[in-house]
Amino acid sequence: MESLQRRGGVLISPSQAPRISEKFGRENRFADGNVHFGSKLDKEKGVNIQVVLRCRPLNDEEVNLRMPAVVTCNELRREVLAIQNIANKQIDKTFVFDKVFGPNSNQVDLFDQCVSPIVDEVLEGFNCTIFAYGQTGTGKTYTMEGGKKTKLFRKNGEFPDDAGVIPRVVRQIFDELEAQCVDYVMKVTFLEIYNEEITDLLAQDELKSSDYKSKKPIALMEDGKGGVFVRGLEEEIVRSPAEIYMTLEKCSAKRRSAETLLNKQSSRSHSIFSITTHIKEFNSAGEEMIKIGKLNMVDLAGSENVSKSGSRESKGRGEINKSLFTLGRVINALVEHSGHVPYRDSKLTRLLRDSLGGKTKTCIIATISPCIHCLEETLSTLEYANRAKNIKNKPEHVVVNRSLVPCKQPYEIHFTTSAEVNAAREKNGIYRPKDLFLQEEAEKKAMAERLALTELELESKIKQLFRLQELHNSEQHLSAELTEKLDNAQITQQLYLLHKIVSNSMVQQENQLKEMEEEMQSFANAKAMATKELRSWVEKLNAFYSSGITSLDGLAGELDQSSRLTFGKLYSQVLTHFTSLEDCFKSVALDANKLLSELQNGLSNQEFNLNALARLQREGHLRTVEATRSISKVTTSFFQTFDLHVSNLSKILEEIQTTQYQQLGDLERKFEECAANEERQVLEKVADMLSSSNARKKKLVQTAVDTLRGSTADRTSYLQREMSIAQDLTASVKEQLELYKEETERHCLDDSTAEESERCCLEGLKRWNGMEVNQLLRANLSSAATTALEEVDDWNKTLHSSLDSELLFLLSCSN
Ligand SMILES: Nc1ncnc2c1ncn2[C@@H]1O[C@H](COP(=O)(O)OP(=O)(O)OP(=O)(O)O)[C@@H](O)[C@H]1O
Repeated sequence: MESLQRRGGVLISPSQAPRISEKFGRENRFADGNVHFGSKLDKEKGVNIQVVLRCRPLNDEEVNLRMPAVVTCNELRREVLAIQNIANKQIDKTFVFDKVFGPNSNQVDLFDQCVSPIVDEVLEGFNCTIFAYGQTGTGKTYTMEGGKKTKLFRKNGEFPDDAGVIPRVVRQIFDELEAQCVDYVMKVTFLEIYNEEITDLLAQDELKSSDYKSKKPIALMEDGKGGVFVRGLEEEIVRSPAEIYMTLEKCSAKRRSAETLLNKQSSRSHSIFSITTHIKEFNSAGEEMIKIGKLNMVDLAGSENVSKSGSRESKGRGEINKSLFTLGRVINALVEHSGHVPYRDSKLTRLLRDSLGGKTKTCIIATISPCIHCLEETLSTLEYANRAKNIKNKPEHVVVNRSLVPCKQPYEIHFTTSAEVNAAREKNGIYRPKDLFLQEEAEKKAMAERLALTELELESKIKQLFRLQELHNSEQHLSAELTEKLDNAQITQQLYLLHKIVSNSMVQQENQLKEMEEEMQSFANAKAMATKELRSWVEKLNAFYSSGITSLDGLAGELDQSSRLTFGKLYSQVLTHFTSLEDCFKSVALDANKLLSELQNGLSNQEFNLNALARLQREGHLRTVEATRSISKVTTSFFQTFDLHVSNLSKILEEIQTTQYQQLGDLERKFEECAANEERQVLEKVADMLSSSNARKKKLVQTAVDTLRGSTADRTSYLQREMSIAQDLTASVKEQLELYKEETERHCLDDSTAEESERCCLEGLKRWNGMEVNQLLRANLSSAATTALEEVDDWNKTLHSSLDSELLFLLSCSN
């Protein structure tokens, strides 16, 4: 049954976990293609340190001052060209590196191309180191940590574009581990070397100027395997990128306050940020293994602090760059293969010994400025980096770790029986449970610290012993002198007493000395015991490591053998393929030749045809040219004649126009004269006609008036007659009406009287009706009279109007 591993709620089987055996034979990450450090052969030959060059852009000040750039980067050819002017002669120097990043390169490109593959190596169990080397202000910190935006960055996941190597490494490690769903522990350390003193930037100590200055410097201790460790250096276990960012921020703040408090210059300090990963995985037998990888990210002090010659800088600047200086010497010694490499001469080179000529995979990022005023330092950096290219390391996939370390209480390891048996048989390491492994590590550290303390105490006791020994010697000397004097001068009893006292004191001191010696002995015993314990532990560790290494060697041998076999098979297959390919190529070549000759024949036919066609075309073309020429001649003469005719026509037109203008003037004058004559004659005739017409009209009017007058008189007399008749009629009607009225009144009176009498009889009843009738009658009479009068009036009016119209007509006729 496959054992399952639970992590963050996800169950995965061992088969899903990456296997170490699959990771061998990885290719080198850079384009030079000379590194395959997984193989045994490469392990023996070693691989070159990778050297990358980065040139920053000109800064604002340099641009404002119009300082010229004297460095050109060709990223494609991986070349850097520095232009130097010596005694008015331009001397160009070209350097080639594994990668070149020009002023326009960005952080992502650098990370993706150089750093990301290193992170993959770390996760596969390699130790790797990235150095940033260069003059102050050329972008070491910018490259390693990031620019201004990164400093303001708050752990919200997304990076600003100027984020440097460290935050991107952290994110990649976490992303990859999460994606692989493996159990892992990640630890970080952060230290600073300033003036050959180490400061633990992760330590929780209060930063007070007084304490800080009096603080014991952190010591470097040998680990017994040729390596060193920093005593008491704090390791922080981190579980998320956010935790690391917080840690980094804390460390930066601490560095800044130390700078202020102790008047430090950050450009003169080296910082080393290390990430160690412990990843649990399974081997082919399904057993748990631990892969340990480490990545050191080193931001070095400004390189200008070491003079170009490699000599120590002036005394005034102190020992501050001993580390940088020694780094240069170490590089030189490694490049020149000199017997002695002075790693031990500085803290930095002691700490990073493994990164230079050791088992670590190393990359140096050299930073330069393109500006002319930095040229000297730029050339120095380029030469330094160029030299470093030749250093070879022998990277090892160090931990295929199955710890068979015998552990005492309290670090118990619970082996499974089969695992123990297998481990003993295969000798390929043991499994240590993660928490026990970490506990063990802590214990180892504590023990080393105890040992270091004991060593220090022992040292002070030895010094004390020496002092006592000296005292003892001087007193013995004194006593001898006194004895001599006693013998020689027969001195008094007092002197004898004195001698006795001195002797007593000597005895006392001897006793003290003995006590001290005993104490020392016990210390020495304790040390011996501790040393013995450590030694046995180390021996066992060595045994297990060497067994691991032997098994690795075996594995490598097997791999070698299998690769040889595969190679043999491949070779024979390739040979077979090669022969068949050769035959195939021959037949293809024959076919091709045949085809070629056919093609050539076809082509020569085509050429002949084309030539004939070309000749015909040329002749036709000449004929067309001749025809065109004659047409052009005819056309030219036609246009010349046409021009002549046109000018003649223009002249004729002008003459016609002049003649016409003259004729028109004459015609106008004649017309005016004729019109004037005619006007005069017409006026005379009109006057005659008018006078005769007037006479005629007068005569006519006179006649008409006379006639009218006659008829009017007739009519007037007729009218007068008629009017008198009407007046007479009216008068008679009036008379009749008066009569009728009188008669009616009389009748009324009579009727009134009769009514009066009847009224008396009818008592007023009818009286009312009688009156009404009377009134009605009277109204009838008066309306009849009014109508008659109105008729008369109308008739009179009609008569008058007809008379008026007659008169008017007559008058108009007479006019
Ligand atoms: N490649 C780059 N692109 C843009 N700006 C850069 C680049 N490199 C450096 N700078 C800028 O140049 C300035 C100096 O850079 P930085 O502080 O990283 O130099 P340094 O080499 O670390 O100096 P020191 O040795 O004093 O620590 C900073 O303002 C930084 O933002």
